[in-house]
Amino acid sequence: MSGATATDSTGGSALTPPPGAETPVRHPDAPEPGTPLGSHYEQCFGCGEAQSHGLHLEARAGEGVGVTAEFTVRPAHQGAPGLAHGGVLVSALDETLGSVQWLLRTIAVTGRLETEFVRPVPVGTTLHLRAHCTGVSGRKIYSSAEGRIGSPDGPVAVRARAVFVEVQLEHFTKNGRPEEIKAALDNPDQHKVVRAFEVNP
Ligand SMILES: CCCCC/C=C\C/C=C\C/C=C\C/C=C\CCCC(=O)SCCNC(=O)CCNC(=O)[C@H](O)C(C)(C)COP(=O)(O)OP(=O)(O)OC[C@H]1O[C@@H](n2cnc3c(N)ncnc32)[C@H](O)[C@@H]1OP(=O)(O)O
Repeated sequence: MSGATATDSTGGSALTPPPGAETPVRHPDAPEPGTPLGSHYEQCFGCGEAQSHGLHLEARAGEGVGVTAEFTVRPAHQGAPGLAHGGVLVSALDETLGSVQWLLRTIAVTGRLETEFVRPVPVGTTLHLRAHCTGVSGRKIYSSAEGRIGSPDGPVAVRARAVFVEVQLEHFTKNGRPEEIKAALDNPDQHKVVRAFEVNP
């Protein structure tokens, strides 16, 4: 195959902001740089504190429309002996990229996510991730991320680019299993998260 640009049925380059895309703007009420973002849902595999085998990824607001995050690889996250499963690393990237929404105050879901695995990541490693928004075009939010081993300046282990697509709260309430939706809507902490995104539950 020639060319380095992925194309698809949406036309053009799938993961690069199209010509005319807007420069992302940090929301005026976005948390200050360094502020922990917390979990958007306690059962989230990526950030939920109640998800025992989850990643327990902890993200913080960064500069501009960016975030930083850490995730420590545990034995439950293995693919090969002593190494993180690639899909788990993609989840960590997805979660970090998704956390950029806290800076935009937009609710969006992953439409497309491309990952480059640069180095194996041993169990016990703390992966230092960072992600930032690269452009906004209509409902499409473009972003990129990287994860480094051991420290924010450590060797790069993973890189990713993604397109998230903005959705309304109904995306979850209409499509999620009713038991979990009811429990989430009954949880005052969930209401706080939704309010932070300026949408009515
Ligand atoms: C009650 C509980 C509430 C809980 C939530 C509350 C708050 C959450 C708040 C914050 C979250 C904070 C942090 C989040 C952290 C991590 C999150 C992890 C994220 C995930 O892990 S999330 C799971 C995986 N994800 C999915 O489960 C998506 C499944 N999928 C769909 O639900 C639809 O497929 C959808 C919605 C994507 C599109 O459907 P649609 O009908 O709305 O879109 P439509 O066709 O109108 O397209 C509109 C424009 O998007 C372009 N477009 C469409 N699809 C595209 C694609 N795939 N790639 C690139 N571009 C795409 C079109 O080309 C068009 O572009 P254009 O306007 O330029 O033509």
